[in-house]
Amino acid sequence: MSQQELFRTGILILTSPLSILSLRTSALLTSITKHISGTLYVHLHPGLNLAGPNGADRPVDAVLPTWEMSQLIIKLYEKASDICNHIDIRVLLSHICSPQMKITACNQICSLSYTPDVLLTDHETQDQQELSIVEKSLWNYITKYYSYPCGRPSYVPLNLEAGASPPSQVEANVTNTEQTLPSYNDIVLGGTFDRLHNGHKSLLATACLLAQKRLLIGIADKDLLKGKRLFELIQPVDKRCFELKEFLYDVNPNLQYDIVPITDVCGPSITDEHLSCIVVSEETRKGGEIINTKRKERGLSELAVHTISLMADNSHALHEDAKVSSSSLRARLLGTLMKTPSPNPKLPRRPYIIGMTGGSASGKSSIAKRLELLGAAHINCDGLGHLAYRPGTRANAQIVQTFGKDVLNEDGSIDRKCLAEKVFANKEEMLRLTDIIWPVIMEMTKQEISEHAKTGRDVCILDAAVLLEAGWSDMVHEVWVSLITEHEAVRRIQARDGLSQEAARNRLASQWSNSQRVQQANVVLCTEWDPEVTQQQVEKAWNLLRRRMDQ
Ligand SMILES: CC(=O)SCCNC(=O)CCNC(=O)[C@H](O)C(C)(C)COP(=O)(O)OP(=O)(O)OC[C@H]1O[C@@H](n2cnc3c(N)ncnc32)[C@H](O)[C@@H]1OP(=O)(O)O
Repeated sequence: MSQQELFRTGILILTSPLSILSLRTSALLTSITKHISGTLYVHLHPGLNLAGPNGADRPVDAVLPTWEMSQLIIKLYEKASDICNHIDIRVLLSHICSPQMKITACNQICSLSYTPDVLLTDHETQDQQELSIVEKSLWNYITKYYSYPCGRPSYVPLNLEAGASPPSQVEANVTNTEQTLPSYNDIVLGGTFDRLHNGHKSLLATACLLAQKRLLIGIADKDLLKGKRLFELIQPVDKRCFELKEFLYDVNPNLQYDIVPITDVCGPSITDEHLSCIVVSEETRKGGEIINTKRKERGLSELAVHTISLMADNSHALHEDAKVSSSSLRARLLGTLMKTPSPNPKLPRRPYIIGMTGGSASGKSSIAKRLELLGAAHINCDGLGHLAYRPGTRANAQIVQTFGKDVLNEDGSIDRKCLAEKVFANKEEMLRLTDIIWPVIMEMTKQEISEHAKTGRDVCILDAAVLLEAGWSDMVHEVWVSLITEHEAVRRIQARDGLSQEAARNRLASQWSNSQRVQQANVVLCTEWDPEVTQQQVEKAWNLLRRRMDQ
């Protein structure tokens, strides 16, 4: 099936017994990639007979939240990370509930955020006649759980033979426990929930299966984000809350969700007296113990700690985490187009100008040089500034007039080290300097661009440290930003320029923060890791740029 024939959203009704489903997870997901490109809802109803005489009727029994069921759900998310990470999988849980909740919750008809365009099932049919019975049963069954505003979608029976992988050793090792999971009225959990991935979904699904009434979710914000890798690329808290809510209301709208931004690790978990359980991952188990100690100190009941394993990322790069993680997802965004550039009618179409900017020692010039090797013209604005300081130039005279003769070398050129000491620690002095020198550098830059235009160069990299601070973004088609952590920037400045830690910090403080730059960036790159990793990002960014320039 070609790319065009894929359905955007589908709902997969799984009817085989749990032990069989567990063996078939990989085959099912492999088959799904041939049909779905966007969102896949999975509705589990082991044992449902779609071809039987009562196939169309909604069965009386609810599906129970057993340990085996929860393991299967986690496995589905885990295998999806390996097999179809591009598909947004949502295992539906509103019908999987304890007998106490069955009457109130399971009889509701739920609205899904995305209406499925296709119904899929693992139910294998013998012939055409059975196929049409199953199709009808499936439609009757599913409309008893989910509202369907757009009428009956297509039906595609899954062919598990084609592309099915044999069960692995791990898959065959099914835990055969039919015991029901414990249940709690009010459950708490926390996380950053940046770019919701299958590890998050497993944690949330487990909490939903354990919860009778309410999930309280702390979503990390502000200072809690600071130590995280590439924290500047973390989605705004409102967006993270929105995506979390959308996912949760899709998977089980019958629970109450209280989602609150938190700025310390405990959040409301140490003040809410109604809570009875905390769901953690292996990594945050310690946090659960700290919360219990603090609750005890405050005279609150201890929480049951339910731990789920970390999900391995089997295709992670060397500089990425071994677990499925948001920081790896952020790292994969480096070099891609993160924000579509707005058209600037005042700029000629060619040469296409990339404004390459970033904090001191962030590696922007090394990126610019790598882009030069790939075919771009490199305009070094720092270098142009240095040329503008030569003896006999207008800028040289103005600088002496403003800063005095002590900024001159014996040969009449500007002593940049002396000037740097004056301006990097003092905003007003820096402003006096840039008022003189930026217009001169801008003229020289325009001159260089027009020379490249004459020779037919179609991409120019404007390597400018303070492009955004100077308000030069309308001189470029796109802004690319290079990032490194402040700690690494200080280390590099000290090692390269022989400055004290204080002087290095002053220099960084005279520039915008990484977060400010990222807000205006179309493309972000990071030189924190090995040179080969930088090279890969640069090549990715360049190839994608060439592709969009050709459109
Ligand atoms: C709009 C633009 O980006 S134009 C290019 C930037 N140049 C300017 O803004 C002109 C004002 N600056 C200067 O003239 C010089 O930087 C001086 C005289 C202050 C110091 O000169 P030098 O000691 O030779 O240092 P150099 O020019 O290499 O700059 C040191 C670092 O500070 C950065 N820097 C330069 N100007 C500024 C500024 N106005 N504000 C903050 N940082 C700056 C440089 O990009 C460089 O970063 P890097 O570590 O990533 O290479």
